[in-house]
Amino acid sequence: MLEIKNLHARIAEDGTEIIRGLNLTIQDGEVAAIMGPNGSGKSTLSYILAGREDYEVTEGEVLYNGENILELDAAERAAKGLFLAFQYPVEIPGVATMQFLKVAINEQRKARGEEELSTPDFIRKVREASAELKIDYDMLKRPLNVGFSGGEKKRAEILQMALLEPKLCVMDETDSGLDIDALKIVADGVNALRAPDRSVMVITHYQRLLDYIVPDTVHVLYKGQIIRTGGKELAHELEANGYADIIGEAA
Ligand SMILES: Nc1ncnc2c1ncn2[C@@H]1O[C@H](COP(=O)(O)OP(=O)(O)OP(=O)(O)O)[C@@H](O)[C@H]1O
Repeated sequence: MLEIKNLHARIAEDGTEIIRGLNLTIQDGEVAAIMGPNGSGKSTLSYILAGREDYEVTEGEVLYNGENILELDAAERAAKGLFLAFQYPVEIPGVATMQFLKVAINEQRKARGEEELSTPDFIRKVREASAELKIDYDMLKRPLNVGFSGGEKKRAEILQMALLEPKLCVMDETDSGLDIDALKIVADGVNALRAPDRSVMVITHYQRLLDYIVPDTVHVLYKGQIIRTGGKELAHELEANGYADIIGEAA
């Protein structure tokens, strides 16, 4: 279970507060959608969860299964099962995607005290997962994300997620840049990962993605706070009416 309690965070460089008293609980097995206007702090929240150093938490706590993960570095959080699928996946020139995946998987296994995957086992896993996500296996010989189209980058993120089998998946606008077919493939990939012991936080602007990845809960983030929580029907309400009413009520 993820529990975010009264979280306040600011940009380290200039001290601007972006997250302003955010409370959010996500149960094991739950898929929670986070929606909200541009600039409300959705990506910032995901970066703070992942442990990016550009942000400073000034108050509050983030408990994952009771443990305050703010005290862990990014690699330790990943080893605990946290995974962030970026809004803008980074390009890593000179590192073949396959190599990256192998190191990522084995580092996490090591951190958990498990044995490394053998090369044949690793290749079999990647072949299976990439076939399901309709990713051309040859593409994985190319440097990570370099020259990948927007949609290919997003699919490569989901491939990483499928291979790492995280327990808490944070997906930041994974639907942006995907064509209709890719959206379904990616959604199927995420749905295949749904499990009683795995939670997913889906950040999105559009109801469309939530038709495929049907959330258990929908939360509206505005000016660094959750101002409304509801079921999947809340996303339909937002799509139809926009944010004005909810923001007005919260004010
Ligand atoms: N490192 C930074 N330096 C300066 N401003 C930042 C930084 N990080 C975030 N911000 C600002 O914080 C606010 C929240 O940004 P964030 O990207 O979290 O919003 P968002 O809800 O994800 O927006 P969008 O829907 O447009 O992706 C924005 O006004 C943004 O400009």
